[in-house]
Amino acid sequence: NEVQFAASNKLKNTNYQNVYNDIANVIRENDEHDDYIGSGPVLLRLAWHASGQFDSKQEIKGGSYNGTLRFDKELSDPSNAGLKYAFDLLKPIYKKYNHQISHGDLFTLAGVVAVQEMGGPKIPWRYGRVDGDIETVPLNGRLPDANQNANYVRNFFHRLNFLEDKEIVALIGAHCVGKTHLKNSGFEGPWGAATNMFTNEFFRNLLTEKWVLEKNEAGNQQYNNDKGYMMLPTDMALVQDGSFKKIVEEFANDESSFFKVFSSAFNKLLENGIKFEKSSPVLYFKTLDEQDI
Ligand code: HEM
Ligand SMILES: CC(=O)Cn1cnc2ccccc21
Repeated sequence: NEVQFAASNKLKNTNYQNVYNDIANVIRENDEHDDYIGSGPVLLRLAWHASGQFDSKQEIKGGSYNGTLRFDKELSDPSNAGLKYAFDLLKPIYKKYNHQISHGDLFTLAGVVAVQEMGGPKIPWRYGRVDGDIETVPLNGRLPDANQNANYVRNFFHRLNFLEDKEIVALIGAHCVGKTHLKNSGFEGPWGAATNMFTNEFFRNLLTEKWVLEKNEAGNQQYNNDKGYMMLPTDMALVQDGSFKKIVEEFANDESSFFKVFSSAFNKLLENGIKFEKSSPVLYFKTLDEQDI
């Protein structure tokens, strides 16, 4: 299938740490967002939604290359409700670099910054995505439905070329940060229990908390516990399926194993469908803390 060739870019490698730092500072400056959960989780979701509409079998393949989430046509997909806030956070940074960075590179880099600044693993990242025009916007409706079971989840990620269960389980482990919002997705919670620290807590909670399936105010079924935590049906699918559950147990017991698999799976998600030039360097970024900023 036709792949996109990543072009070389004007910014030199060193400058990308500056872009990283600018995004990290935006997260620090907007720490009051969503009752002080902060802006990390919603920027991580932006990067995932900018990449997760990839489908190699379609004429318009999607994926992060063309930066199409910048168009209202895609941003107005009901699956993307709430992400305009995240895009607006990045607009001043896009302007500052004055076309030296593409939207695809900016959206995916923002996901790397969010994970690392919330204490998650280092994510390798490459630049070179080039903005496509509105003709390259993929059809709405390619992102996953939360009201589904384990087979749906497995088939969904097979479309994104994630054929190993451990990659699938690791990626959904990003639900360790942030929360659901009734007005965005028809799911609500957690009340006060949401975190902005990237850990294996999501997997531990799946195994240790007592979950009760309840219909929420929007009429959707979700799992709630007595501490105000919640799980989506697709979250719970990870302990309802034998193979997924074994991996949940591994990640719950060994956070470094979760981090290792998440790092490579998230990089793969952000690069789906893109053939980078041999000369494209793989960049690793220091966190603000590591730079004593
Ligand atoms: C089966 C696959 C998935 C489904 C059905 C799903 C569904 C959802 C839903 C319904 C929400 C709530 C959105 C809102 O109401 O604001 C959400 C939030 C979130 N998702 Fe997922 N998701 C999936 C996979 C992923 C993946 C692969 C990632 C990243 C690698 C991710 C990262 C996030 C984050 C960080 C949030 C919190 C956003 C916030 O706090 O504003 N999700 N997801
Ligand atoms: C604490 C809590 O409810 C974590 N959590 C559980 N499922 C989630 C889905 C999206 C965002 C956060 C999610």
